[in-house]
Amino acid sequence: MTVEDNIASMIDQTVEAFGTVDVLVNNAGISDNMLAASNVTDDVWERVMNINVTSVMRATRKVLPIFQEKGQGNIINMASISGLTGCRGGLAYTASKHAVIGMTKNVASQYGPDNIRCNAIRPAHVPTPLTTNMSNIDTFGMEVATRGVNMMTKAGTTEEIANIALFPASDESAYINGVTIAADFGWSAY
Ligand SMILES: NC(=O)c1ccc[n+]([C@@H]2O[C@H](COP(=O)([O-])OP(=O)(O)OC[C@H]3O[C@@H](n4cnc5c(N)ncnc54)[C@H](O)[C@@H]3O)[C@@H](O)[C@H]2O)c1
Ligand SMILES: CC(=O)[C@H](C)O
Repeated sequence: MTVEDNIASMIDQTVEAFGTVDVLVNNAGISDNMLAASNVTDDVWERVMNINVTSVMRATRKVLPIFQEKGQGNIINMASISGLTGCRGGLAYTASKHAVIGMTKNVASQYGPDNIRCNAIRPAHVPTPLTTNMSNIDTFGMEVATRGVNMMTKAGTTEEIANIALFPASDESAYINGVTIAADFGWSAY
């Protein structure tokens, strides 16, 4: 997802195999090892932005003409509670997920007239390689980011997040556009 040609090829191959694209799910993402603002490196910043933000832009840019041609389309972006709040991730990850939510609203509002929907999901904490395989963790960043973790009732599962995605992907949510669905069992409600 960091190479535009690969993104284009992924979507071209989908059209070749299935005749079209119905739903684009921008799910790829990496963490930033909780690097706080004073500790973030250019390398981490650029890698996080390239995967978490630029790939979403490039895939969206590629799929929109397909959706406009057929008069409908559906994009689901995987954001994060870190796209709503400021302290549950490092600087780069938090900035990247805020960007994803902004892009979700932008695409929904500008392409809604073409019957194209764009919504996001913002999970809180789901044990996955992204969260369990972090290395060279910024101890300061982790410490300040986890001050409120005791208010998280429970972690989610990948199955629960996938099930949530079924709604914005389905026609049952046809009148929902530009929203970000909280998938955190109420943690952000506190
Ligand atoms: N796990 C959580 O607590 C949590 C919380 C909120 C949001 N998210 C988001 O959920 C999404 C999925 O992450 P996950 O938690 O399932 O972790 P994961 O590590 O299981 O999945 C991340 C996926 O992104 C893919 N990926 C990473 N870099 C890539 C690249 N350069 N090219 C192509 N694919 C690439 C990986 O192959 C992997 O399949 C991410 O956008 C993440 O930010 C996760
Ligand atoms: C990884 C992620 O988005 C949450 C903040 O744990």
